[in-house]
Amino acid sequence: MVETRLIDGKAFAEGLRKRVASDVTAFHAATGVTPGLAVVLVGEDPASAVYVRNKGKQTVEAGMASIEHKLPATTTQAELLALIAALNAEKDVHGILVQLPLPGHIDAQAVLATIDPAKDVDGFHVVNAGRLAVGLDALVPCTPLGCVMLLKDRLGSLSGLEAVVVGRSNIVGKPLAQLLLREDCTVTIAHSRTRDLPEVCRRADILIGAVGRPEMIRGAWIKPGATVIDVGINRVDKPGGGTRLVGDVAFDEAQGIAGAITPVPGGVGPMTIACLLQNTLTAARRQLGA
Ligand SMILES: NC(=O)C1=CN([C@@H]2O[C@H](COP(=O)(O)OP(=O)(O)OC[C@H]3O[C@@H](n4cnc5c(N)ncnc54)[C@H](OP(=O)(O)O)[C@@H]3O)[C@@H](O)[C@H]2O)C=CC1
Ligand SMILES: Nc1nc(=O)c2c([nH]1)NC[C@@H]1CN(c3ccc(C(=O)N[C@@H](CCC(=O)O)C(=O)O)cc3)C=[N+]21
Repeated sequence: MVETRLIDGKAFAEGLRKRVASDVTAFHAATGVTPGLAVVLVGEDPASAVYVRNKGKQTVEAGMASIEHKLPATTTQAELLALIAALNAEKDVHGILVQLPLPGHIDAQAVLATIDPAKDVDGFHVVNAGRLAVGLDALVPCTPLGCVMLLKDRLGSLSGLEAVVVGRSNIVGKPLAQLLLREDCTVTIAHSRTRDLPEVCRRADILIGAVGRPEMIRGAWIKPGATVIDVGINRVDKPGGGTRLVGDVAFDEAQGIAGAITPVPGGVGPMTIACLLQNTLTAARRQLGA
């Protein structure tokens, strides 16, 4: 039995947001420019609406401008592309985020391809994904960036460690694997076709769940002492009625086995927003050549 430490993403994110806010103040003093983040939400998905509201609030708290565009679910792809073109041309907008998922009649890849890579604070444009893959400066996806910050804070160097990422999406799993490779981890990416997933997970010094299946990763899959990062955000029914959030890892089972683990909520989620603010400042700096 080991004592399992809690990785407090909420507290780390608060500290990061404060550092970004003070950097924003210095940037404004030097340039006279207030970094601006435009968030585009298409449709009425209630979970997305809450997330967009939180982002807007934290953007303003960090001293930046928040520009929200809420479009009806019936918006055509052509209308959305026209809005993005206008935001690309807008000098006061330094970052553009189009909330995913988009309604089914809109081609998300076409939308992401239209965002100016210099304003792509999600890091989802192929130019940023490619730059990350070949080791050039890029805008890096927020959730993977937040995960690696938490890991380095806890472990220091990640060099030589076995990292297993469960999930291969373009927004979490793949870019996270790239970042871990850049930190000199030995990286395995597992997915729905992986044979003997429990055995693959048991190799991991660093185990990441980015699947979207409530508590799928069991305690017995975790190598004793491993550092576990739970990216999953899953809303499940509570026995007495109502709902609660759980991750992709069976948190209670991990106690006494994992060396450290992020909780859900209060782990990776708050880091995603803090990294979005940091990316917005980075994008503004680069656009001003600062
Ligand atoms: N904390 C945060 O800030 C964020 C949290 N999230 C959360 O992270 C989770 C993952 O999100 P996202 O990457 O967008 O999800 P996707 O649905 O895009 O990808 C899920 C991945 O999990 C894999 N997978 C599905 N089922 C299994 C299985 N039974 N065994 C092994 N692998 C499996 C899929 O494999 P395959 O490719 O073979 O289909 C796929 O690669 C979700 O819970 C989401 O809500 C997402 C973004 C930000
Ligand atoms: N273009 C785009 N970029 C994204 O980064 C993006 C997206 N679309 N679509 C949806 C996913 C999901 N996501 C989350 C971010 C923060 C929390 C978060 O702050 N969670 C808190 C609280 C959650 C709650 O209480 O509801 C926590 O985990 O503690 C959750 C989920 C970003 N995503």
